[in-house]
Amino acid sequence: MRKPIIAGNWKMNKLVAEGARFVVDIREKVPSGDEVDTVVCAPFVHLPFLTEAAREYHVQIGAQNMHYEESGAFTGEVSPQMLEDLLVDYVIIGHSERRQYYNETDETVNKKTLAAFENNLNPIVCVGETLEQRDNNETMSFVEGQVRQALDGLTEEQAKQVVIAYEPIWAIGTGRTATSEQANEVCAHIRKVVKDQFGEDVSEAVRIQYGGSVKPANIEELLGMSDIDGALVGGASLKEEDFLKLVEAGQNAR
Ligand SMILES: O=C[C@H](O)COP(=O)(O)O
Repeated sequence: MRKPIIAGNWKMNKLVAEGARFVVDIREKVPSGDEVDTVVCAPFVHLPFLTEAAREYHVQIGAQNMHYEESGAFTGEVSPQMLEDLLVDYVIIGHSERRQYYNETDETVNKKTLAAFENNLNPIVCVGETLEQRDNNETMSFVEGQVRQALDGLTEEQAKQVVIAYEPIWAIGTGRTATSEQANEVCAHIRKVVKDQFGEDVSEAVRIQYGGSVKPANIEELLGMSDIDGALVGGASLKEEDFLKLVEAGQNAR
């Protein structure tokens, strides 16, 4: 049985005091980590306070990106070592917004995924097709390529631990959710790709999230699907009440 994982991605939102208040308000209401993994992925400036505030509670803290090198002349970047030093738990890698606006490629996604494991960070690797690719029936082959390259070179143990977030680009922030069948179909395909790459033990263990306009009204149906183990949530993760409802749905999902 795979443990559900609900991750909020605040993107470039919230001032430090607002983020701090959010985590302090929700931390006692979040259920035990035995039932559901609850993750808040915040901008870098929030991380020192949030990792402190979440310690001793069941909220885990994630970053939204990182460099793959440990240190060096990379002005404006943050290294995996720096995140590990702050006791950050998760890091989102290859979000479509990074791929679209900041030249993230399958190659850098792979380097970052490997670097995450070298620095005790759990990667949440994002994949997903554009509307044009969907309309051209290229979804499965495109997503398969992204998954294969992202996970290339991982050990079986690492591949079991990776979280894959399937986020169709046309469903992000648009209010247009993929139907639960559409989402599950691609998540099931991703599991098949992982099976082909690493074997059945790994494919049965790996957790696959859906992301794209997830909200309290649609999460139960999505989590009810055979191959969807959680959600990566943007807009609806910004309000405490909604985020807690999503976490509750995760807790009840298995
Ligand atoms: O990382 C989260 C996704 O991009 C989904 O964003 P959204 O829930 O606002 O559609």
